[in-house]
Amino acid sequence: MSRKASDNVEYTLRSLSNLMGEKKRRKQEEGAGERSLIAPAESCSSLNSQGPPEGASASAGDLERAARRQFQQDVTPAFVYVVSAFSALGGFLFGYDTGVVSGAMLLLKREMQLSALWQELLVSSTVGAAALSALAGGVLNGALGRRACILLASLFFIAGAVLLAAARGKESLLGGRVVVGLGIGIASMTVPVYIAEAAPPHLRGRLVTINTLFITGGQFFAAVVDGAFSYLPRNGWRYMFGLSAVPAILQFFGFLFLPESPRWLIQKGQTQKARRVLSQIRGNQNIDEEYDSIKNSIDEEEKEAGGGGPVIYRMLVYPPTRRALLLGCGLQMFQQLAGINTVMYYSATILQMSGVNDDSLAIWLAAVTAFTNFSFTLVGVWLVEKLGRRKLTLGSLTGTTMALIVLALGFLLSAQVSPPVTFTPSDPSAQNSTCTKYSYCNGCMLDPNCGFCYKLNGSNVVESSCIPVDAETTERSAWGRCKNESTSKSEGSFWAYNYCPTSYAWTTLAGLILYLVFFAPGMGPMPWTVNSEIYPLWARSTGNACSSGVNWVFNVLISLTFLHTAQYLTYYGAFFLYAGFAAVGLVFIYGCLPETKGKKLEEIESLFENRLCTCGASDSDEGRYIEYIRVKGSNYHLSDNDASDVE
Ligand SMILES: O[C@H]1[C@H](O)[C@@H](O)[C@H](O)[C@@H](O)[C@H]1O
Repeated sequence: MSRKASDNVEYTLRSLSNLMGEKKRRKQEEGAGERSLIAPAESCSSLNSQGPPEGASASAGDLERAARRQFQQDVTPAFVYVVSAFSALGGFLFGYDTGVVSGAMLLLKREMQLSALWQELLVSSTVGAAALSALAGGVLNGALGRRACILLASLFFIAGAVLLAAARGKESLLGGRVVVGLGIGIASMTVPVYIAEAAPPHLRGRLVTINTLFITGGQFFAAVVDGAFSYLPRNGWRYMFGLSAVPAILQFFGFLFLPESPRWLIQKGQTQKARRVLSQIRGNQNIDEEYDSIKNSIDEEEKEAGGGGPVIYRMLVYPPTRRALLLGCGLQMFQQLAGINTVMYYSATILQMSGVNDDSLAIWLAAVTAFTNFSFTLVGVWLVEKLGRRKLTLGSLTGTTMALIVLALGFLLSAQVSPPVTFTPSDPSAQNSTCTKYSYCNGCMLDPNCGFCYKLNGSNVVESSCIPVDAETTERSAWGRCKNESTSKSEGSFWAYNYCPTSYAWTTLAGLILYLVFFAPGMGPMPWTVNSEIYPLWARSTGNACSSGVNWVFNVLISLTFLHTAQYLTYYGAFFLYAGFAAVGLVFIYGCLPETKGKKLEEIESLFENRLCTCGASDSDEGRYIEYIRVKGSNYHLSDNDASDVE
């Protein structure tokens, strides 16, 4: 029996019970209803496709059809969407605050004369703080609950926005960036968990993926805001940072009225409240079954993994959670190792390297890149419940690996046709410069102290030289023809910092777009989505804290080392390296990622009972499925094979 069929049977029964009332439902469970739940494959599929199973009365068939219709209309009350949208504002702020800094930095470095070290500090302090607070978020989530953590994160976002917008010097800017980072870390680990715990199984993947849609939406919005305020000569950065207070305030007030996660409430023994919340988010559906299922699995979990010691220790000594943790951290690590933030944070630079030599055009093209990331995440939202997590992630990473190879080849080709240095100016300071040692543009471009000054004769590069870059800005050379814009223009000279004029630029651009088209629907959202579902309740906060921490740590590592990696390995070397990481990730995911689509959170633990890296093989498809049935208040674990035994 396909799992889809079993889901439908389950929902049909649930809806039937709504239609017939509680009393009739009990009768139904004792009779035909109970039997159809544990019925073997054929009867379930016939129930779904052709109407009533053999021997059932016509009126039961009518009822069933009515129930199915009702289920389709009512199964997802709008409230779940409201809850998800307010939580996903945390994702929006995560994307906005990590994205907005690149444009703000362009203005800040001029206005506050920021050194390279201070620029790096302002960018990476946020990501570093996010790594720490994501780890701490595990303890906070367990102790205070999901709702309190989301409220706390929005307070950090508000405080950070105010501090940044009102900053008087670089020290207060640094303080603001750290506070914002604390918010990002807590939100990044709490929001997916909260949404997963509130969502019904058949929509869980889609709703959690919407959080990543909000992340990439935030990044896109930040890119547009950066573009718009970049024309403001003074204080543009204050608006860029300050604007994030608006969604943060909205989220804070929204969450004052939104409920705590029912699963967390049950775990804390607040069962009455949990029932109320569950009824609220499930609308007119009967919640007994779901409530019992959560309650039983919590009781089970406590028995199974009830040994003493900190949660992380218990997770590591208990094989299913150890495997889930390895998978969760591995997914997050490979997401970052595939180089997404090199592409996101340096897209303007990469675009310049592919030949766009106008600064504001590069900023707007970076917004186009962010838009590609956002719109293809939307494709992921649509695909996640159709293809499932496993196929989507594997397909996405395969395409990403290929796109990285295209990007690398683009850089390789550009390097091979890199124009030679044909003109050595006689400025006296040229004698002390290391830039004179390069005989091709490629070497010159990779040295952060030098740039390439050239003229064009038709499409041919002529009179080209490698000259030191100005100490204040990378937009001009320290001396010579490219020292100031007006002389450059009158003489027809161009200044290329960080790129070489080549006719293969389009390959790089194509690689960049291809990269996002493949990465965004799968590798972008799935690590967050899968992590929100693979841990049992007792380990969920800690598991998500660890894996989010891993995501942020690798985010810092990859984005901070990109320019150095490119210097040592060249650009094409760096992208071949990321392609290598992605290929290893592909093998890991192929072996280790089971399909979790449509399963109840309480069922997913059993996917990790096998040795790690066999789970993908055994549960990749619809072939094997696990069904829980409710017999006298307990959940029994039933496989296809032993279904007949029960009957
Ligand atoms: O899932 C998100 C998304 O893909 C973002 O674009 C990226 O910047 C983040 O690092 C990642 O975690």
